Amino acid sequence: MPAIEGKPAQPVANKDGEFVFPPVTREHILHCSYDYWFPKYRTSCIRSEIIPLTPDFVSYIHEDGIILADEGSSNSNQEEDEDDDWEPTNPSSDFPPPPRDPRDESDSSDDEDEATSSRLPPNQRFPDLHNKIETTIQQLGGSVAPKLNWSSPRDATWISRHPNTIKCTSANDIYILLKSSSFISHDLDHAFDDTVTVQNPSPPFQPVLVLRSYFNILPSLEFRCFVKDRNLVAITQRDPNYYPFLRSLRPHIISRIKELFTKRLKFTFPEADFIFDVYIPEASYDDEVNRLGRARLIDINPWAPRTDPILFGWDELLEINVKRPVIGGPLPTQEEDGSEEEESESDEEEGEEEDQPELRLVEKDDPAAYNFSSPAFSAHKLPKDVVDASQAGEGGMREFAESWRDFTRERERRQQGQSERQGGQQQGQVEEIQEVQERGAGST
Ligand SMILES: Nc1ncnc2c1ncn2[C@@H]1O[C@H](COP(=O)(O)OP(=O)(O)OP(=O)(O)O)[C@@H](O)[C@H]1O
Ligand SMILES: [Mg+2]
Repeated sequence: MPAIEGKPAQPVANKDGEFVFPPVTREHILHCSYDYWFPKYRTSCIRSEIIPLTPDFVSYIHEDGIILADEGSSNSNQEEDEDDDWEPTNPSSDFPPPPRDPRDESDSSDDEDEATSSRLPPNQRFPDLHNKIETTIQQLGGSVAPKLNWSSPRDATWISRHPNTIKCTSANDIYILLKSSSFISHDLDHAFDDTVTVQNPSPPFQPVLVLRSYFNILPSLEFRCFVKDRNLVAITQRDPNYYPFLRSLRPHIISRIKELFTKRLKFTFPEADFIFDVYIPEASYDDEVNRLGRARLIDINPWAPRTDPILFGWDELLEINVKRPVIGGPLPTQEEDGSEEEESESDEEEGEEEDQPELRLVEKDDPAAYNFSSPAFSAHKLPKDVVDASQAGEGGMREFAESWRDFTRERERRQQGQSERQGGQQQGQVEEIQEVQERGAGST
């Protein structure tokens, strides 16, 4: 159906003089799931693989204790050529129920099987999935940034053996992060809270693990972009630090994001209101004209209170009056068939007048700027396991304490070696930022 200009399809309700959110649908949330949109926009994204998760894996994430795979358990090298045909054992399953309440009446032999299974390490408990994860990490270059359908374990990076990053080089790295993250639990248990369902029957939810090839991202060049009535209305810096060099890059940032939005997303994403995140890598040093490279699509987030508007307020965003709203469904394109889309010229006439999105950057002495004395996600600093185990009686606590002690010893040993190696690497990144900064200052 062609897009039609006119009134917004879903005007924001105004209740007691206050702007309130339009109802968020289950379908909207599902359209923002990585496995829904990644195949459409693959060529604008970071190289990624999507692995459907089995109910057993989801139970493992939910359980107390951190039972890891045996060292060297992967037979990734021998099984590499079987990869293409890999299928999840239960691909059509909906989200499995949380662990059973022990007070429920149930078949005792089933309970025993389940208990035995939950004590097995991942390489024995779900060997196909475990091997698939190990081989995929290797295929993506040896290090990956994991996430589930919507969220990455950003709140658990403090526990990682790659300090303060979501970088993972083994399946065990991934298990530790996923099991320690409240954001991941939210994806599994609360993704559809406060939503309404339009379709009947309501579309199913398949939990997936997304592995993205890991690279050293410059947080200063990450942006969050707001789309309302198929118009790019606002852009905010994602990292809460002040970067002086961004000021001179303003026009380049806006033009790179508009390019991605207009060519790829504007008429093809099924929702008229949504939020997307981008990373704009630097252009090669010999490219004087294009100071920034093509914007890469990192994520698509729901137009819903759960998405952090960062330097904007939701009240501001809801109040923005779009002059040329586009209503109607997405244009049918090649992508809708699931086939890969090639870069194409914009449907929009060059030079056609349109509103400029507001780009908001952290300013010097901005109160919104990051306070280095308070660590991010401090409320999430204890892994869910610690809290759960402390409430699970003596047995749960003992099991947890044993694996926790082994894990922390190993982590300390590795971190020591890692931080010695990383000293040199971080210096390199600071120099890179300074170089961009100097080039920025030269152009003003
Ligand atoms: N491939 C990658 N390599 C390195 N770092 C990455 C990669 N992908 C993402 N990151 C980092 O991880 C952060 C979080 O990723 P992402 O936006 O996908 O998570 P999220 O949970 O959806 O975040 P939010 O809750 O803000 O929407 C990014 O801001 C980026 O800094
Ligand atoms: Mg996100």
